[in-house]
Amino acid sequence: MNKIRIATRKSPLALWQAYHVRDTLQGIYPQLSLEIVEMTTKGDKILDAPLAKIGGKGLFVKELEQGLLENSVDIAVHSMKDVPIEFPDGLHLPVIMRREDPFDAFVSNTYAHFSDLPQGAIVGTSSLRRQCQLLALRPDLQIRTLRGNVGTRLSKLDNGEYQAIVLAVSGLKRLGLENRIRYAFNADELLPAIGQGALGIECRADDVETNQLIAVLNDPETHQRVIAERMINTRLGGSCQVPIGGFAEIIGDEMSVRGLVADVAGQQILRAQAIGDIDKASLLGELVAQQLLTQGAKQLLQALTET
Ligand SMILES: NCc1[nH]cc(CCC(=O)O)c1CC(=O)O
Repeated sequence: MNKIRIATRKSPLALWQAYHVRDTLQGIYPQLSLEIVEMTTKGDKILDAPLAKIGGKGLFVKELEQGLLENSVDIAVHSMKDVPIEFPDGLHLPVIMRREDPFDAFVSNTYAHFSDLPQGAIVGTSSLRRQCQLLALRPDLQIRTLRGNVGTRLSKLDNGEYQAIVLAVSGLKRLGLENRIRYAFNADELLPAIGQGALGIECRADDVETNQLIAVLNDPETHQRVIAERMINTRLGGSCQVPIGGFAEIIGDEMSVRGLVADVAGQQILRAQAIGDIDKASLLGELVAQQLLTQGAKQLLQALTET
């Protein structure tokens, strides 16, 4: 049997995710040889600027994709939230694993719930999606930049730079930091990022053996949900970091897809929802995008890139 070289970023969360894929594959194929290859991406090097300013999310995957194209690695493990809509020629993403909790967590050493925050409290996040929705709930809050990996962000909170911060529940759980979660926002309060909580595996489209080996890791339900969510981004042209949220869930035998676009101040929030057959995931995503466009999503997003 062949060997699979697994490309990953070096952050503790990325490493956890890569080892999770390795251990799962090893459990299924005890004979398979698996190797973890750690790489540094541009997004890991530039830590002082908000992601939106330095070119968006592709920054965390480009070097891994380069490794795949050069045949120095065979698969790349990504947080779906960080994966751009377009793949380079020759690469594809056939596997999306079972989703962790997709929601955002309120993390604070003093306050149990965001409604307990005092007037004008300082909240750390560099995500425009989190920023605009937090401000819609609490216009008095002061949102301050917060970058770095999960551990760095928590130490900045502990140093007293912020009264609270917001992080993905999934990342905290994977790192064994669930005890830091004071409160998990629901989808009405803070619609998650497209793909949040789901891991994807990218590989060369023509690498038949690898494609066959990793296929068992795909979770069809999560895959359909993430396809629906990513279609919103595709139709809105949200390739770089913009205040867009998207969340698909299966309710009974139907799929519900919700989307959100806002201005960074959270003064104008557009929301849309579509419900229908589970096997119509991309169509539902398109319907949501369509409704958002009708409400003026393009103008909102354009105003943002001009400022
Ligand atoms: N922006 C970094 C990032 N990319 C993916 C996750 C969480 C893990 C996931 O979505 O699966 C995080 C950390 C966070 O947002 O708190």
